[in-house]
Amino acid sequence: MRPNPAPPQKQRTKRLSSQDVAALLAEDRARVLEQFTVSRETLARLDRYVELLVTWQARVNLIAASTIGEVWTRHVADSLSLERRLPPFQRAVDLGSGAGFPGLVIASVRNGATVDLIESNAKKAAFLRTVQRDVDLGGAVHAARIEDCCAALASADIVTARALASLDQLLGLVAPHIAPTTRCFFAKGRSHEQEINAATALWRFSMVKHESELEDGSVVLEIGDIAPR
Ligand SMILES: C[S@@+](CC[C@H](N)C(=O)[O-])C[C@H]1O[C@@H](n2cnc3c(N)ncnc32)[C@H](O)[C@@H]1O
Repeated sequence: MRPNPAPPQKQRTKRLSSQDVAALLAEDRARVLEQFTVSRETLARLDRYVELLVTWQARVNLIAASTIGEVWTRHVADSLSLERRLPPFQRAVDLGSGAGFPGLVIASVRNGATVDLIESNAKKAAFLRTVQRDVDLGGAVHAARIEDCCAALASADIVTARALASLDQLLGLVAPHIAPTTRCFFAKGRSHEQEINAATALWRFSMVKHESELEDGSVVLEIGDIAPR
């Protein structure tokens, strides 16, 4: 008889102390601030947001635990990069906001504008509401599925999404509800060309491709005039 194979070794992940996390985040923040100029007020809002994120992360899985020391370079920078592409607007809607990227970062920069966040996970939605209230950001949190938020989408000048769904799925979610003038800004990674090809088979749309200054192959797709084929 063959001996039983050895059980797989448990992966050892070193738990970071709060001091370790604070030190990593300070370096990470400095890296992002070398690349992006933000006002003192915006920075104060972002600092408080990240502080709340780290506190909540101890009990709610908001982001991948292993990336907690890289919140600024992984998430805030990506969101700032998308925010830079947005024209002036009154009301934006961020789909599948998760821990608030890019929605809460956009709201932190465009203070005074309304940025609604749609997030179906109740715990994440509670976190988003806490940050909105604490940092005094404009907008509402819809703890619901995007499919059930037609009114929010109908009144949006701008729709954003990151790491939510493929382009053809995103177009399917927004197209029935948005106004003809609404512009969508979707952050996409290296596979964006395949996603554009797949979406083009099903949808007609106008598109501006904004290359990322942060990562080769990543883009923000600015999309409008969406209609089914
Ligand atoms: C991969 S996370 C991305 C979060 C964030 N946008 C980011 O870039 O870090 C996708 C989020 O979308 C939410 N989500 C997925 N499908 C949704 C739907 N149909 N309606 C509302 N939220 C949804 C999930 O709960 C999850 O928090």
